[in-house]
Amino acid sequence: MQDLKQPDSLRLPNGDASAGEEVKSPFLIGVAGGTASGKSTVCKKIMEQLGQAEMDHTQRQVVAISQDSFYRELTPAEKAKAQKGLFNFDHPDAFNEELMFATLQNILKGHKVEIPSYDYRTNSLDFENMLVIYPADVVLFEGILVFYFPKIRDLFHMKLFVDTDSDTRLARRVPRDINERGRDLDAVLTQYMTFVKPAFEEFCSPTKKFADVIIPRGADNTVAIDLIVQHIRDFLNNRSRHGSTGNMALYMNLELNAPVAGFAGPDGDDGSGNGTYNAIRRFSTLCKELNMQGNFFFATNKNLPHH
Ligand SMILES: Nc1ncnc2c1ncn2[C@@H]1O[C@H](COP(=O)(O)OP(=O)(O)O)[C@@H](O)[C@H]1O
Ligand SMILES: Nc1ccn([C@@H]2O[C@H](COP(=O)(O)O)[C@@H](O)[C@H]2O)c(=O)n1
Repeated sequence: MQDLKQPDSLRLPNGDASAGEEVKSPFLIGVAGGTASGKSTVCKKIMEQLGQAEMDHTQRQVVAISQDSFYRELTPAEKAKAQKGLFNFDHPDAFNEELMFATLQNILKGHKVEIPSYDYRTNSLDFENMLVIYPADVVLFEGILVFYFPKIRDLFHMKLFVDTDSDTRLARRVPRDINERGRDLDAVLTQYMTFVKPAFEEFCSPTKKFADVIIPRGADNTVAIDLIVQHIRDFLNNRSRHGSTGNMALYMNLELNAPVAGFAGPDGDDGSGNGTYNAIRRFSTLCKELNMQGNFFFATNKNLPHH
């Protein structure tokens, strides 16, 4: 059964802010999938459709972060290997799990965090170009192994897996790595066959089972993206009406056991327990809509009522 329990941070009434200060404890969405499956493009489309992409960073309600900012720093010997395409960037050991965990926890507490960008040409973190992540309502965290580490996986309120076939992914990765990541064809293909493909099968693909929602064909799946966007929009509207402690986990039926006192959903829920029922209905309707569209798949979730 999916573990869709709600992290403590969303249960806290006001995080760790000083008295009177409003804290945004965001709804955290994990976006996993193989290399070049379209994870960043899906996140970009969600942001664009929500009118967030062109907005000033300090004002955004929805932000996207890449797991690549949490690659660990390489030793000189590893750097030399990486330059020859002989370092495995697709293995879980290539990441700094503790830093990733601590950063996501800080984000969930509503803190502003700074993370380095990643330079694929030098295979290193770029501390000259720090990314400032301001508190937001919804945070998308995308990467090949975002569901691999159990304690990080458990932080997500919703897990999406972008499922694009491997031929398409390779066909996209080759030109991207040559044009944008400064690689040559031989190195790209060698790295793919030596590390990327085996690691996808061993570490990334098995995490698909943890996803709440699987999005076949990535950004081409406009129906799936439209529906996800619509539900984020509903959540943002709900939160702006009821304050930053408005709870998307309940709103989208991810926590069915604990009605939140004072929660009032768009149908006038009052937290008495009917709110939970209405949340179930809304989320169930989303599932039905998606199933009827036939190009979007919800993983089995025993929390959802069957009709
Ligand atoms: N639906 C699509 N159709 C065509 N090209 C795409 C599509 N989705 C992504 N791409 C391209 O494929 C490459 C990888 O996409 P990206 O979103 O960066 O994947 P990921 O974040 O999973 O590595 C990029 O060059 C992107 O422009
Ligand atoms: N120095 C690096 C770091 C990572 N990679 C590759 O990037 C892939 C993950 O990023 P996606 O946008 O494709 O999800 C991963 O498959 C690594 O092989 C790299 O080539 N060099």
